[in-house]
Amino acid sequence: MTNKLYDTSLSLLTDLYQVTMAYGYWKTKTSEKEAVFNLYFRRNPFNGGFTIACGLANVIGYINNFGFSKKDLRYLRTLTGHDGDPLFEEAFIDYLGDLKLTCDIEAIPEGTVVFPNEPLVRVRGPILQCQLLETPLLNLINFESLIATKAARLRLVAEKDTLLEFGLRRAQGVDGGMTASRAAYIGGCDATSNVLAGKLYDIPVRGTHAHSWVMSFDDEQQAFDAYADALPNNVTLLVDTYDSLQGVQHAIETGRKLVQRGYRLAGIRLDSGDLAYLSIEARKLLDAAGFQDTSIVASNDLDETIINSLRQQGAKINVWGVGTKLVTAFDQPALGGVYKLAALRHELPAGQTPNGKAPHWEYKMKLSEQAIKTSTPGIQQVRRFRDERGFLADMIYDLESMGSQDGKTTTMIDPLDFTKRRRFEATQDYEDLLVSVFQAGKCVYSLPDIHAVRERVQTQLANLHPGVKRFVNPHTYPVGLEKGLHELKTKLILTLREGQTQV
Ligand SMILES: Nc1ncnc2c1ncn2[C@@H]1O[C@H](COP(=O)(O)OP(=O)(O)OP(=O)(O)O)[C@@H](O)[C@H]1O
Ligand SMILES: O=P(O)(O)OC[C@H]1O[C@H](OP(=O)(O)OP(=O)(O)O)[C@H](O)[C@@H]1O
Ligand SMILES: O=C(O)c1cccnc1
Repeated sequence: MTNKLYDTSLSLLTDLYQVTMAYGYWKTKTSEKEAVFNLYFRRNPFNGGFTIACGLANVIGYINNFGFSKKDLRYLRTLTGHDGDPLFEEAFIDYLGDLKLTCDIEAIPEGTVVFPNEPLVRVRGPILQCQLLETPLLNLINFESLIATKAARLRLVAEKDTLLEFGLRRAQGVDGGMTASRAAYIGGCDATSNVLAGKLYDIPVRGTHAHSWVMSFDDEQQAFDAYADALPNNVTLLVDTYDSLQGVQHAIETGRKLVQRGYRLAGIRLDSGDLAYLSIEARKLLDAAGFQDTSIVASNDLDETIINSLRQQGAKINVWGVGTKLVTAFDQPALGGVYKLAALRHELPAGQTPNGKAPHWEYKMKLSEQAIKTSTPGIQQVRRFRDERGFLADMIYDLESMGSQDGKTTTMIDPLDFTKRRRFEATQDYEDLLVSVFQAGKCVYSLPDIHAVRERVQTQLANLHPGVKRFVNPHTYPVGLEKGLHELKTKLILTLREGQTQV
Protein backbone atom coordinates (compact mmCIF):
# COMPACT_ATOMS: atom_id res chain seq x y z
CA MET A 1 0.00 0.00 0.00
CA THR A 2 0.97 3.63 -0.31
CA ASN A 3 1.98 3.77 3.32
CA LYS A 4 4.81 1.40 2.29
CA LEU A 5 5.10 -0.01 5.80
CA TYR A 6 3.50 -3.34 5.01
CA ASP A 7 4.65 -5.82 2.45
CA THR A 8 2.20 -8.53 3.42
CA SER A 9 -1.39 -8.86 2.25
CA LEU A 10 -3.77 -6.84 4.40
CA SER A 11 -6.94 -8.51 3.16
CA LEU A 12 -7.58 -10.03 6.60
CA LEU A 13 -7.51 -6.53 8.07
CA THR A 14 -11.24 -6.64 8.45
CA ASP A 15 -13.78 -7.67 11.06
CA LEU A 16 -14.70 -11.35 11.18
CA TYR A 17 -18.33 -10.45 10.57
CA GLN A 18 -17.44 -9.09 7.13
CA VAL A 19 -16.03 -12.52 6.22
CA THR A 20 -18.98 -14.41 7.71
CA MET A 21 -21.39 -12.12 5.80
CA ALA A 22 -19.31 -12.68 2.66
CA TYR A 23 -19.71 -16.41 3.24
CA GLY A 24 -23.44 -15.89 3.70
CA TYR A 25 -23.71 -14.02 0.38
CA TRP A 26 -21.71 -16.77 -1.31
CA LYS A 27 -23.85 -19.55 0.22
CA THR A 28 -27.10 -17.81 -0.76
CA LYS A 29 -25.73 -17.14 -4.25
CA THR A 30 -26.18 -13.37 -3.85
CA SER A 31 -22.49 -12.46 -3.74
CA GLU A 32 -22.62 -10.89 -7.21
CA LYS A 33 -25.68 -8.76 -6.49
CA GLU A 34 -24.71 -5.18 -7.29
CA ALA A 35 -24.68 -2.86 -4.29
CA VAL A 36 -23.80 0.73 -3.45
CA PHE A 37 -22.32 1.70 -0.08
CA ASN A 38 -21.55 5.22 1.16
CA LEU A 39 -18.87 6.09 3.70
CA TYR A 40 -19.71 9.22 5.69
CA PHE A 41 -19.51 10.66 9.20
CA ARG A 42 -22.26 12.25 11.26
CA ARG A 43 -20.55 15.03 13.26
CA ASN A 44 -17.51 17.22 12.74
CA PRO A 45 -14.80 16.34 15.25
CA PHE A 46 -13.61 18.60 18.12
CA ASN A 47 -16.97 20.44 18.17
CA GLY A 48 -15.70 22.14 15.04
CA GLY A 49 -17.42 23.32 11.89
CA PHE A 50 -15.48 21.34 9.28
CA THR A 51 -13.48 18.16 8.59
CA ILE A 52 -10.56 17.53 6.25
CA ALA A 53 -10.86 14.40 4.07
CA CYS A 54 -7.70 12.31 4.29
CA GLY A 55 -6.63 8.68 3.86
CA LEU A 56 -7.51 8.05 0.21
CA ALA A 57 -3.89 7.37 -0.76
CA ASN A 58 -3.77 4.49 1.70
CA VAL A 59 -7.18 3.24 0.51
CA ILE A 60 -5.77 3.08 -3.02
CA GLY A 61 -2.72 1.18 -1.77
CA TYR A 62 -4.90 -1.22 0.18
CA ILE A 63 -7.16 -1.98 -2.77
CA ASN A 64 -4.32 -2.27 -5.27
CA ASN A 65 -2.76 -4.92 -3.02
CA PHE A 66 -6.01 -6.69 -2.19
CA GLY A 67 -5.89 -10.47 -2.44
CA PHE A 68 -6.00 -13.39 0.00
CA SER A 69 -2.59 -15.06 0.18
CA LYS A 70 -2.09 -18.79 0.71
CA LYS A 71 -1.22 -18.02 4.34
CA ASP A 72 -4.43 -15.99 4.76
CA LEU A 73 -6.45 -18.89 3.37
CA ARG A 74 -4.65 -21.38 5.61
CA TYR A 75 -5.59 -19.24 8.60
CA LEU A 76 -9.23 -18.95 7.52
CA ARG A 77 -9.37 -22.76 7.28
CA THR A 78 -8.48 -22.97 11.00
CA LEU A 79 -11.51 -20.93 12.11
CA THR A 80 -14.25 -23.00 13.69
CA GLY A 81 -17.84 -22.52 14.82
CA HIS A 82 -19.46 -23.37 18.16
CA ASP A 83 -19.43 -27.07 17.35
CA GLY A 84 -15.73 -27.09 16.51
CA ASP A 85 -16.37 -27.68 12.80
CA PRO A 86 -14.75 -25.36 10.23
CA LEU A 87 -16.56 -22.04 9.85
CA PHE A 88 -16.13 -21.94 6.07
CA GLU A 89 -16.50 -24.58 3.34
CA GLU A 90 -13.40 -25.35 1.33
CA ALA A 91 -15.07 -24.14 -1.88
CA PHE A 92 -15.55 -20.69 -0.27
CA ILE A 93 -11.89 -20.59 0.72
CA ASP A 94 -11.01 -21.35 -2.93
CA TYR A 95 -13.42 -18.58 -4.02
CA LEU A 96 -11.62 -16.09 -1.75
CA GLY A 97 -8.27 -17.28 -3.10
CA ASP A 98 -9.36 -16.37 -6.63
CA LEU A 99 -11.16 -13.16 -5.64
CA LYS A 100 -10.18 -10.01 -7.54
CA LEU A 101 -11.86 -6.73 -6.69
CA THR A 102 -14.02 -5.39 -9.52
CA CYS A 103 -15.70 -2.49 -7.72
CA ASP A 104 -16.18 1.07 -8.96
CA ILE A 105 -15.04 3.51 -6.30
CA GLU A 106 -15.62 7.25 -6.25
CA ALA A 107 -14.17 9.45 -3.54
CA ILE A 108 -13.66 13.03 -2.47
CA PRO A 109 -9.96 13.89 -2.97
CA GLU A 110 -7.70 14.20 0.06
CA GLY A 111 -7.34 17.70 1.42
CA THR A 112 -10.96 18.68 0.66
CA VAL A 113 -13.10 20.24 3.41
CA VAL A 114 -16.08 17.99 4.02
CA PHE A 115 -19.14 17.99 6.24
CA PRO A 116 -21.43 15.55 8.03
CA ASN A 117 -23.50 13.16 5.90
CA GLU A 118 -21.50 13.70 2.71
CA PRO A 119 -20.23 10.47 1.14
CA LEU A 120 -16.43 10.64 1.29
CA VAL A 121 -16.22 7.32 -0.53
CA ARG A 122 -18.85 5.52 -2.58
CA VAL A 123 -18.31 1.85 -3.44
CA ARG A 124 -20.37 0.12 -6.11
CA GLY A 125 -19.93 -3.51 -7.04
CA PRO A 126 -20.71 -7.09 -6.03
CA ILE A 127 -22.11 -6.94 -2.52
CA LEU A 128 -19.64 -9.48 -1.17
CA GLN A 129 -16.72 -7.29 -2.25
CA CYS A 130 -18.30 -4.07 -0.96
CA GLN A 131 -18.87 -5.78 2.37
CA LEU A 132 -15.26 -6.95 2.75
CA LEU A 133 -14.10 -3.34 2.22
CA GLU A 134 -16.21 -1.79 5.00
CA THR A 135 -13.80 -2.15 7.90
CA PRO A 136 -10.53 -1.31 6.13
CA LEU A 137 -12.04 1.75 4.41
CA LEU A 138 -13.35 3.06 7.72
CA ASN A 139 -10.06 2.33 9.45
CA LEU A 140 -8.08 4.14 6.75
CA ILE A 141 -10.32 7.18 6.32
CA ASN A 142 -11.52 7.81 9.88
CA PHE A 143 -8.15 8.23 11.57
CA GLU A 144 -6.33 10.21 8.92
CA SER A 145 -9.28 12.57 8.42
CA LEU A 146 -9.41 13.12 12.18
CA ILE A 147 -5.71 13.97 12.45
CA ALA A 148 -5.68 16.13 9.31
CA THR A 149 -8.60 18.08 10.82
CA LYS A 150 -6.75 18.52 14.12
CA ALA A 151 -3.68 19.77 12.28
CA ALA A 152 -5.81 22.17 10.20
CA ARG A 153 -7.20 23.62 13.43
CA LEU A 154 -3.67 24.08 14.74
CA ARG A 155 -2.70 25.80 11.50
CA LEU A 156 -5.67 28.18 11.82
CA VAL A 157 -4.44 29.41 15.21
CA ALA A 158 -0.71 29.29 14.42
CA GLU A 159 -1.29 31.40 11.28
CA LYS A 160 2.13 31.96 9.67
CA ASP A 161 4.15 30.47 12.55
CA THR A 162 6.01 27.20 12.06
CA LEU A 163 4.17 24.09 13.24
CA LEU A 164 6.17 20.94 14.04
CA GLU A 165 4.62 17.53 14.73
CA PHE A 166 6.46 15.81 17.62
CA GLY A 167 4.02 12.98 18.36
CA LEU A 168 5.65 9.67 17.48
CA ARG A 169 6.57 8.72 21.07
CA ARG A 170 2.98 9.16 22.24
CA ALA A 171 1.23 7.80 19.15
CA GLN A 172 -1.10 4.79 19.13
CA GLY A 173 1.46 2.26 17.97
CA VAL A 174 3.63 2.23 14.87
CA ASP A 175 0.88 2.72 12.32
CA GLY A 176 -0.82 5.35 14.48
CA GLY A 177 2.47 7.25 14.49
CA MET A 178 3.11 6.88 10.78
CA THR A 179 -0.35 7.77 9.53
CA ALA A 180 -0.63 10.61 12.05
CA SER A 181 2.61 12.13 10.75
CA ARG A 182 1.30 11.97 7.19
CA ALA A 183 -2.12 13.41 8.04
CA ALA A 184 -0.64 16.10 10.30
CA TYR A 185 1.56 17.32 7.45
CA ILE A 186 -1.40 17.34 5.06
CA GLY A 187 -3.50 19.22 7.61
CA GLY A 188 -0.95 22.00 7.90
CA CYS A 189 2.14 21.05 9.91
CA ASP A 190 5.41 22.16 8.35
CA ALA A 191 7.52 19.20 9.38
CA THR A 192 7.67 16.11 11.58
CA SER A 193 10.23 14.72 14.02
CA ASN A 194 9.37 11.22 12.64
CA VAL A 195 12.30 10.26 10.43
CA LEU A 196 10.65 7.20 8.84
CA ALA A 197 7.62 9.32 7.89
CA GLY A 198 10.07 11.81 6.38
CA LYS A 199 11.62 9.07 4.26
CA LEU A 200 8.46 7.23 3.21
CA TYR A 201 6.16 10.21 2.66
CA ASP A 202 8.54 12.96 1.63
CA ILE A 203 7.70 15.10 4.66
CA PRO A 204 10.35 17.61 5.88
CA VAL A 205 11.97 16.46 9.17
CA ARG A 206 12.99 18.85 11.94
CA GLY A 207 14.12 18.64 15.54
CA THR A 208 16.00 20.10 18.49
CA HIS A 209 17.52 17.99 21.32
CA ALA A 210 16.25 16.44 24.54
CA HIS A 211 16.95 17.11 28.24
CA SER A 212 19.16 14.00 28.31
CA TRP A 213 21.77 15.80 26.16
CA VAL A 214 22.09 18.57 28.74
CA MET A 215 21.96 16.12 31.66
CA SER A 216 24.79 14.04 30.19
CA PHE A 217 27.25 16.97 30.69
CA ASP A 218 28.52 18.51 33.92
CA ASP A 219 26.84 21.80 33.15
CA GLU A 220 24.45 23.34 30.63
CA GLN A 221 27.01 25.66 29.01
CA GLN A 222 29.27 22.73 28.17
CA ALA A 223 26.30 20.81 26.77
CA PHE A 224 25.22 23.71 24.51
CA ASP A 225 28.78 24.36 23.28
CA ALA A 226 29.32 20.68 22.51
CA TYR A 227 26.06 20.48 20.59
CA ALA A 228 26.96 23.57 18.58
CA ASP A 229 30.40 22.11 17.84
CA ALA A 230 28.87 18.87 16.61
CA LEU A 231 26.06 20.36 14.49
CA PRO A 232 26.82 24.05 13.95
CA ASN A 233 24.26 24.27 11.15
CA ASN A 234 21.33 22.91 13.21
CA VAL A 235 21.44 24.57 16.62
CA THR A 236 18.17 24.94 18.51
CA LEU A 237 18.91 24.64 22.22
CA LEU A 238 16.49 23.33 24.85
CA VAL A 239 16.88 25.83 27.69
CA ASP A 240 14.62 24.55 30.48
CA THR A 241 16.53 21.63 31.99
CA TYR A 242 17.48 23.67 35.11
CA ASP A 243 16.27 27.27 34.79
CA SER A 244 14.80 28.55 31.54
CA LEU A 245 16.03 32.15 31.60
CA GLN A 246 19.49 31.14 32.76
CA GLY A 247 19.34 28.61 29.95
CA VAL A 248 18.67 31.44 27.50
CA GLN A 249 21.83 33.23 28.77
CA HIS A 250 23.83 30.04 28.17
CA ALA A 251 22.31 29.71 24.70
CA ILE A 252 23.31 33.32 23.94
CA GLU A 253 26.88 32.51 25.01
CA THR A 254 26.94 29.52 22.67
CA GLY A 255 25.32 31.68 19.97
CA ARG A 256 28.15 34.23 20.18
CA LYS A 257 30.71 31.46 19.61
CA LEU A 258 28.68 30.17 16.68
CA VAL A 259 28.59 33.64 15.08
CA GLN A 260 32.36 33.92 15.42
CA ARG A 261 32.59 30.67 13.42
CA GLY A 262 30.25 31.98 10.74
CA TYR A 263 27.15 30.10 11.91
CA ARG A 264 23.95 31.20 13.65
CA LEU A 265 21.89 30.29 16.69
CA ALA A 266 18.75 29.03 14.94
CA GLY A 267 16.55 28.80 18.02
CA ILE A 268 15.93 28.09 21.65
CA ARG A 269 13.19 25.77 22.94
CA LEU A 270 11.00 26.28 26.01
CA ASP A 271 9.38 23.08 27.32
CA SER A 272 7.92 23.96 30.73
CA GLY A 273 6.72 26.80 32.93
CA ASP A 274 4.67 29.79 31.88
CA LEU A 275 5.37 29.82 28.16
CA ALA A 276 3.95 33.33 27.65
CA TYR A 277 6.08 34.94 30.35
CA LEU A 278 9.22 32.94 29.55
CA SER A 279 9.01 33.58 25.81
CA ILE A 280 8.57 37.34 26.33
CA GLU A 281 11.57 37.46 28.68
CA ALA A 282 13.63 35.19 26.42
CA ARG A 283 12.86 37.41 23.43
CA LYS A 284 14.08 40.48 25.34
CA LEU A 285 17.34 38.72 26.27
CA LEU A 286 17.93 37.41 22.74
CA ASP A 287 17.15 40.76 21.09
CA ALA A 288 19.35 42.68 23.50
CA ALA A 289 22.23 40.34 22.66
CA GLY A 290 21.70 40.82 18.90
CA PHE A 291 19.91 37.51 18.24
CA GLN A 292 16.76 39.00 16.73
CA ASP A 293 16.59 36.20 14.14
CA THR A 294 16.77 33.39 16.67
CA SER A 295 13.45 31.54 16.86
CA ILE A 296 11.63 30.72 20.05
CA VAL A 297 10.25 27.20 19.91
CA ALA A 298 7.68 26.07 22.48
CA SER A 299 6.49 22.58 23.37
CA ASN A 300 4.74 20.93 26.35
CA ASP A 301 1.29 19.45 25.90
CA LEU A 302 0.22 22.10 23.42
CA ASP A 303 -3.02 22.09 21.46
CA GLU A 304 -5.00 24.67 19.49
CA THR A 305 -6.66 26.11 22.60
CA ILE A 306 -3.37 26.67 24.45
CA ILE A 307 -1.64 28.06 21.36
CA ASN A 308 -4.53 30.45 20.83
CA SER A 309 -4.35 31.55 24.45
CA LEU A 310 -0.56 31.98 24.36
CA ARG A 311 -0.79 34.12 21.25
CA GLN A 312 -3.47 36.25 22.87
CA GLN A 313 -1.20 36.68 25.90
CA GLY A 314 1.45 38.13 23.58
CA ALA A 315 3.80 35.14 23.76
CA LYS A 316 6.86 35.63 21.59
CA ILE A 317 6.81 32.10 20.24
CA ASN A 318 7.16 31.60 16.50
CA VAL A 319 7.65 27.80 16.31
CA TRP A 320 5.19 25.38 17.94
CA GLY A 321 6.06 21.74 18.62
CA VAL A 322 2.90 19.68 19.11
CA GLY A 323 2.91 15.97 19.93
CA THR A 324 0.49 14.02 22.11
CA LYS A 325 -2.61 16.11 21.64
CA LEU A 326 -2.23 16.13 17.86
CA VAL A 327 -1.37 12.53 17.02
CA THR A 328 -3.80 10.99 19.51
CA ALA A 329 -6.56 13.51 18.68
CA PHE A 330 -6.64 13.83 22.44
CA ASP A 331 -10.03 15.52 22.89
CA GLN A 332 -11.81 13.29 20.38
CA PRO A 333 -10.07 10.02 19.66
CA ALA A 334 -12.28 8.81 16.77
CA LEU A 335 -14.14 10.40 13.87
CA GLY A 336 -17.04 7.94 13.91
CA GLY A 337 -17.39 7.49 10.16
CA VAL A 338 -19.83 4.79 9.03
CA TYR A 339 -20.37 2.76 5.84
CA LYS A 340 -23.97 2.12 4.89
CA LEU A 341 -25.74 0.20 2.16
CA ALA A 342 -27.62 2.75 0.04
CA ALA A 343 -28.89 0.81 -2.99
CA LEU A 344 -29.14 -2.71 -4.36
CA ARG A 345 -29.56 -3.59 -8.00
CA HIS A 346 -32.98 -5.07 -8.42
CA GLU A 347 -32.99 -7.99 -10.84
CA LEU A 348 -35.22 -7.20 -13.82
CA PRO A 349 -37.43 -9.89 -15.27
CA ALA A 350 -35.82 -11.35 -18.42
CA GLY A 351 -36.27 -9.17 -21.48
CA GLN A 352 -36.99 -5.94 -19.57
CA THR A 353 -34.65 -2.96 -19.69
CA PRO A 354 -34.46 -0.07 -17.25
CA ASN A 355 -36.50 2.95 -18.40
CA GLY A 356 -34.00 5.55 -17.18
CA LYS A 357 -35.97 6.32 -14.04
CA ALA A 358 -34.01 3.72 -12.14
CA PRO A 359 -36.70 1.24 -11.15
CA HIS A 360 -33.99 -1.39 -11.32
CA TRP A 361 -32.28 0.05 -8.24
CA GLU A 362 -33.80 -0.80 -4.90
CA TYR A 363 -32.94 2.05 -2.53
CA LYS A 364 -31.89 1.07 0.96
CA MET A 365 -31.71 2.95 4.21
CA LYS A 366 -31.34 2.30 7.90
CA LEU A 367 -33.95 3.77 10.20
CA SER A 368 -33.18 4.93 13.69
CA GLU A 369 -34.94 6.47 16.64
CA GLN A 370 -32.26 9.16 16.41
CA ALA A 371 -32.75 11.23 13.23
CA ILE A 372 -28.97 11.68 12.91
CA LYS A 373 -28.53 7.90 12.58
CA THR A 374 -31.04 7.49 9.76
CA SER A 375 -29.00 6.91 6.62
CA THR A 376 -29.70 8.44 3.19
CA PRO A 377 -30.37 6.13 0.24
CA GLY A 378 -29.15 6.56 -3.30
CA ILE A 379 -26.09 6.64 -5.50
CA GLN A 380 -24.90 9.89 -4.11
CA GLN A 381 -22.81 12.72 -5.46
CA VAL A 382 -22.04 15.98 -3.64
CA ARG A 383 -22.40 19.28 -5.50
CA ARG A 384 -20.58 22.22 -3.92
CA PHE A 385 -21.98 25.60 -4.98
CA ARG A 386 -19.68 28.58 -4.79
CA ASP A 387 -19.29 32.17 -5.85
CA GLU A 388 -16.37 34.61 -5.92
CA ARG A 389 -16.39 34.82 -2.10
CA GLY A 390 -16.09 31.09 -1.53
CA PHE A 391 -18.18 27.99 -0.84
CA LEU A 392 -21.92 28.57 -0.42
CA ALA A 393 -23.51 25.20 0.28
CA ASP A 394 -23.22 21.49 -0.52
CA MET A 395 -26.08 19.52 -2.03
CA ILE A 396 -26.21 15.71 -1.89
CA TYR A 397 -28.06 14.30 -4.89
CA ASP A 398 -28.88 10.90 -6.33
CA LEU A 399 -27.05 10.35 -9.60
CA GLU A 400 -29.20 7.49 -10.76
CA SER A 401 -32.67 9.02 -10.49
CA MET A 402 -31.75 12.69 -10.86
CA GLY A 403 -29.02 12.47 -13.49
CA SER A 404 -26.09 14.84 -13.41
CA GLN A 405 -28.29 17.87 -12.58
CA ASP A 406 -26.32 19.84 -15.18
CA GLY A 407 -28.11 22.86 -16.57
CA LYS A 408 -31.03 22.62 -14.14
CA THR A 409 -32.28 24.88 -11.41
CA THR A 410 -32.12 22.87 -8.22
CA THR A 411 -33.70 23.09 -4.80
CA MET A 412 -31.83 21.93 -1.76
CA ILE A 413 -33.65 20.95 1.43
CA ASP A 414 -32.25 21.07 4.95
CA PRO A 415 -32.41 17.45 6.18
CA LEU A 416 -33.17 18.55 9.75
CA ASP A 417 -35.91 21.04 8.79
CA PHE A 418 -37.62 20.41 5.44
CA THR A 419 -39.17 23.89 5.49
CA LYS A 420 -35.70 25.36 4.98
CA ARG A 421 -34.95 25.40 1.26
CA ARG A 422 -32.41 27.04 -1.03
CA ARG A 423 -32.68 27.42 -4.77
CA PHE A 424 -29.67 27.36 -7.04
CA GLU A 425 -29.97 28.63 -10.59
CA ALA A 426 -28.48 26.60 -13.42
CA THR A 427 -25.87 29.35 -13.87
CA GLN A 428 -24.53 29.00 -10.30
CA ASP A 429 -20.85 27.96 -10.23
CA TYR A 430 -20.32 24.51 -8.71
CA GLU A 431 -18.02 21.51 -8.42
CA ASP A 432 -19.02 17.86 -7.98
CA LEU A 433 -16.79 16.51 -5.24
CA LEU A 434 -16.63 12.75 -5.77
CA VAL A 435 -14.22 11.70 -8.50
CA SER A 436 -13.66 8.30 -10.04
CA VAL A 437 -10.86 6.38 -8.30
CA PHE A 438 -11.41 2.74 -9.38
CA GLN A 439 -13.33 1.47 -12.39
CA ALA A 440 -14.03 -2.25 -12.39
CA GLY A 441 -11.25 -2.71 -9.84
CA LYS A 442 -8.62 -0.76 -11.83
CA CYS A 443 -7.22 2.44 -10.38
CA VAL A 444 -7.98 5.35 -12.73
CA TYR A 445 -6.97 8.14 -10.34
CA SER A 446 -3.55 9.75 -10.37
CA LEU A 447 -2.63 10.69 -6.85
CA PRO A 448 -1.42 14.24 -6.32
CA ASP A 449 1.82 14.49 -4.35
CA ILE A 450 1.59 15.11 -0.61
CA HIS A 451 2.67 18.76 -0.92
CA ALA A 452 -0.14 19.51 -3.39
CA VAL A 453 -2.64 17.86 -1.02
CA ARG A 454 -1.32 20.02 1.84
CA GLU A 455 -1.74 23.17 -0.26
CA ARG A 456 -5.25 22.07 -1.21
CA VAL A 457 -6.22 22.11 2.49
CA GLN A 458 -5.24 25.75 2.76
CA THR A 459 -7.02 26.85 -0.43
CA GLN A 460 -10.11 24.94 0.65
CA LEU A 461 -10.08 26.59 4.09
CA ALA A 462 -9.65 30.00 2.50
CA ASN A 463 -12.98 29.40 0.73
CA LEU A 464 -14.84 28.74 3.98
CA HIS A 465 -16.67 31.50 5.80
CA PRO A 466 -14.75 32.49 9.00
CA GLY A 467 -17.82 31.61 11.07
CA VAL A 468 -17.53 27.95 10.00
CA LYS A 469 -13.87 27.92 11.09
CA ARG A 470 -14.58 29.46 14.49
CA PHE A 471 -13.84 27.08 17.39
CA VAL A 472 -16.61 28.18 19.74
CA ASN A 473 -20.12 27.39 18.48
CA PRO A 474 -19.11 27.43 14.82
CA HIS A 475 -21.66 28.33 12.19
CA THR A 476 -23.11 25.20 10.52
CA TYR A 477 -22.10 25.06 6.86
CA PRO A 478 -25.25 24.32 4.82
CA VAL A 479 -25.46 20.75 3.57
CA GLY A 480 -28.78 19.64 2.15
CA LEU A 481 -30.49 17.01 0.08
CA GLU A 482 -31.58 17.74 -3.47
CA LYS A 483 -35.38 17.96 -3.48
CA GLY A 484 -35.85 14.72 -5.43
CA LEU A 485 -33.57 12.81 -3.06
CA HIS A 486 -35.32 14.33 -0.06
CA GLU A 487 -38.67 13.15 -1.43
CA LEU A 488 -37.29 9.71 -2.20
CA LYS A 489 -35.90 9.43 1.34
CA THR A 490 -39.15 10.59 2.94
CA LYS A 491 -41.15 8.12 0.87
CA LEU A 492 -38.79 5.31 1.79
CA ILE A 493 -38.98 6.15 5.50
CA LEU A 494 -42.78 6.03 5.33
CA THR A 495 -42.70 2.76 3.41
CA LEU A 496 -40.24 1.19 5.84
CA ARG A 497 -42.27 2.37 8.82
CA GLU A 498 -45.25 0.63 7.30
CA GLY A 499 -43.20 -2.54 7.35
CA GLN A 500 -42.45 -2.80 3.63
CA THR A 501 -39.02 -3.01 2.09
CA GLN A 502 -39.20 -1.46 -1.36
CA VAL A 503 -40.05 1.85 -2.98
N1 LIG B 1 0.88 31.12 29.76
C1 LIG B 1 0.22 29.98 29.57
N2 LIG B 1 -1.08 30.00 29.28
C2 LIG B 1 -1.78 28.88 29.10
N3 LIG B 1 -1.23 27.66 29.15
C3 LIG B 1 0.08 27.55 29.42
C4 LIG B 1 0.87 28.71 29.63
N4 LIG B 1 2.13 28.29 29.86
C5 LIG B 1 2.14 26.95 29.79
N5 LIG B 1 0.91 26.48 29.51
C6 LIG B 1 0.45 25.10 29.36
O1 LIG B 1 0.09 24.63 30.63
C7 LIG B 1 0.20 23.21 30.70
C8 LIG B 1 0.86 22.76 31.99
O2 LIG B 1 1.95 23.51 32.28
P1 LIG B 1 2.70 23.29 33.64
O3 LIG B 1 3.25 24.60 34.03
O4 LIG B 1 1.86 22.52 34.61
O5 LIG B 1 3.78 22.30 33.20
P2 LIG B 1 5.21 22.30 33.75
O6 LIG B 1 5.16 21.79 35.12
O7 LIG B 1 5.79 23.63 33.52
O8 LIG B 1 5.90 21.29 32.75
P3 LIG B 1 6.29 19.82 33.02
O9 LIG B 1 5.21 19.20 33.88
O10 LIG B 1 6.32 19.22 31.63
O11 LIG B 1 7.61 19.88 33.67
C9 LIG B 1 0.95 22.81 29.44
O12 LIG B 1 0.01 22.27 28.56
C10 LIG B 1 1.50 24.11 28.89
O13 LIG B 1 1.58 24.08 27.47
O1 LIG C 1 4.18 17.50 24.90
P1 LIG C 1 3.92 17.00 23.53
O2 LIG C 1 2.95 17.85 22.79
O3 LIG C 1 3.58 15.54 23.50
O4 LIG C 1 5.27 17.19 22.67
C1 LIG C 1 6.33 16.30 22.71
C2 LIG C 1 7.04 16.29 24.05
O5 LIG C 1 7.98 15.27 23.96
C3 LIG C 1 9.16 15.72 24.61
O6 LIG C 1 9.03 15.54 25.96
P2 LIG C 1 9.50 14.23 26.71
O7 LIG C 1 8.88 13.00 26.16
O8 LIG C 1 10.99 14.18 26.66
O9 LIG C 1 9.03 14.43 28.17
P3 LIG C 1 8.69 15.71 28.99
O10 LIG C 1 7.20 15.85 28.86
O11 LIG C 1 9.13 15.38 30.37
O12 LIG C 1 9.45 16.88 28.43
C4 LIG C 1 9.18 17.19 24.29
O13 LIG C 1 10.01 17.85 25.18
C5 LIG C 1 7.76 17.60 24.36
O14 LIG C 1 7.44 18.10 25.62
O1 LIG D 1 13.01 17.61 18.24
C1 LIG D 1 12.38 17.87 19.25
O2 LIG D 1 12.54 18.92 19.89
C2 LIG D 1 11.39 16.88 19.76
C3 LIG D 1 11.14 15.70 19.13
C4 LIG D 1 10.23 14.82 19.62
C5 LIG D 1 9.54 15.11 20.75
N1 LIG D 1 9.76 16.27 21.39
C6 LIG D 1 10.68 17.15 20.90
